Amino acid sequence: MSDSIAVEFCNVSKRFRDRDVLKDISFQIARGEVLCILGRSGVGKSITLKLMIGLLQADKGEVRIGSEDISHFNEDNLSRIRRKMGFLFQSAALFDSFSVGDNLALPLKRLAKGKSQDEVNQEVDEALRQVGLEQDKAKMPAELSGGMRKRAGLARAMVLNPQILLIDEPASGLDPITASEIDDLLLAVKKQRNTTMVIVTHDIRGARKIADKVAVIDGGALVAFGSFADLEQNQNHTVRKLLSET
Ligand SMILES: Nc1ncnc2c1ncn2[C@@H]1O[C@H](COP(=O)(O)OP(=O)(O)OP(=O)(O)O)[C@@H](O)[C@H]1O
Repeated sequence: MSDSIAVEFCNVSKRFRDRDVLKDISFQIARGEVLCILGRSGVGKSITLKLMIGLLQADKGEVRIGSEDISHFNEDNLSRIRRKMGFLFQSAALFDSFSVGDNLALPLKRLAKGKSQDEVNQEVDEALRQVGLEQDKAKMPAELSGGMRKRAGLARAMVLNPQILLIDEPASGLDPITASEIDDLLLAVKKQRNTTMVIVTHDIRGARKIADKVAVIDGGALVAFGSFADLEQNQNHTVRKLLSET
């Protein structure tokens, strides 16, 4: 196993009741790469993210984060590994009764216990500045637009400076211009922090902009994995259809 691998699936299968959602999936992403996972609704994209953070366990195969196979980790080990990771799921999951600033301060106070209040404030300000919400620290989540909620969610996912960021549908519920701004933000994070990202998306335009690698899942299988240039050579029907959308 090379030190440069951030995430690796080795022959991973996941079954629900009588349905094989994922069958024998293998791929790897290097540190600092952005992987976009594409595919129709219900093919197992979110399941793939959940396997990466141990919210679900693989029935077969290995899910490796760095050099560690997390597929049979206990909760203590999962908590340790999750500290390397940030998540932004579809709802942006902010606590509605806390201000934007307090939403960001929470993980810092809980997981980076040695920090003084000043340090926490500085890091919250820096994360908000990075997503362009420096003026909105005192606002409550209900006062934010959909795009602002995504950005606040992203700031919260990044505040602990994770090595790996997992994002489920960054563009969902956003107009094309705001979605494109979120993509620019993700690109900036990638450049500034060299963060590895795994992004589930239906937005192929956004994926073209930010992905180093693309995975296409269909019928439980990984029907394509590689750069967009690699995808252009792929004759799979679903891949052709996806590419024709742009
Ligand atoms: N906890 C669960 N128990 C049983 N079946 C599940 C569970 N979680 C997901 N599934 C099933 O697994 C399949 C894949 O779900 P998943 O959420 O990964 O789809 P997806 O590709 O992310 O879809 P979408 O693009 O619509 O979000 C679906 O058929 C779903 O019903």
